[in-house]
Amino acid sequence: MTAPFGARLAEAVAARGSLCVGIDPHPNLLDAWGLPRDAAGLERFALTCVEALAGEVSMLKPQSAFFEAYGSKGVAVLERVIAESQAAGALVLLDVKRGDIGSTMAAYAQAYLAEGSPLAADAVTLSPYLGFGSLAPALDEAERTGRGVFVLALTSNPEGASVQRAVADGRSVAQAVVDAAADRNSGAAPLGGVGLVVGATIGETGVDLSRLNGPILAPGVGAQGAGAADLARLFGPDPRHVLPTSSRDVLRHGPDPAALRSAALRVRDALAAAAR
Ligand SMILES: O=C(O)c1cc(=O)[nH]c(=O)n1[C@@H]1O[C@H](COP(=O)(O)O)[C@@H](O)[C@H]1O
Repeated sequence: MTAPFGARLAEAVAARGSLCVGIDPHPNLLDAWGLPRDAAGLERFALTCVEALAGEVSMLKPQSAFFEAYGSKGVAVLERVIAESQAAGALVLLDVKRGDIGSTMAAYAQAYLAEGSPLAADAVTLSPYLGFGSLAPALDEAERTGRGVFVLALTSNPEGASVQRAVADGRSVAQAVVDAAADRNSGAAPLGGVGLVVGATIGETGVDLSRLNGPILAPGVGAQGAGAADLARLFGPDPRHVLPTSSRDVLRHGPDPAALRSAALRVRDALAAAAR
């Protein structure tokens, strides 16, 4: 029986730090690395990231769209990225941002969270904007298999606020997402498996995260302009369960695996030092 995701994540962060590195094979990064914009280039790029990083950071976050762009060959590379990252000791958060009616959500849960599925990761990103309750099949499957989810609450892009900060029944939509996640995590120790995404770029959260009892993924570090000061302002003096995540700002240091690795460790250690 696999340990619950919250426990596995807490252990990984204690051993390897809280930085999550995104594997986002943008076509212009393939160019910069001297690789062709095809499935072979994608494979070289992604597996170099795994070789450089999977033995060092607590979590890797492949962005599915950049793999899907190459069709079945790209998805096959994604399967290898998941398996080889896990074999090297990293947790894998598959960034797919899924959200659908409950019956279809059950199929997504089978694809990404069920034992034995070729694309099963340690966690996935989910969008709650068909209603948090529609995510239940994925949350249930994740709980059953010791996996996690990260639900979009306050995204790092400027367009997100118009939906997420809208107020209904006296609280913002984002606060309703936070509260629903907190209810699912209630009583879990050391940490529940229902995480949230809160962009590091958003200025102020405007929500009460104190009851969450789950991890927070904080994208927007580096290429989108956020840094240690933003993390401190948003999450306060005890950011234990906050996982900053950065993609392009680390990946631009490739293709040399050693340079890529030292860039990731530099970002990780600088953020950790600033949080102390
Ligand atoms: O869920 C995410 O990972 C995510 C949520 C969000 O609010 N903002 C956001 O940028 N992301 C993802 O995080 C990564 C950010 O990449 P960089 O801007 O290159 O660090 C991309 O893969 C985005 O899809």
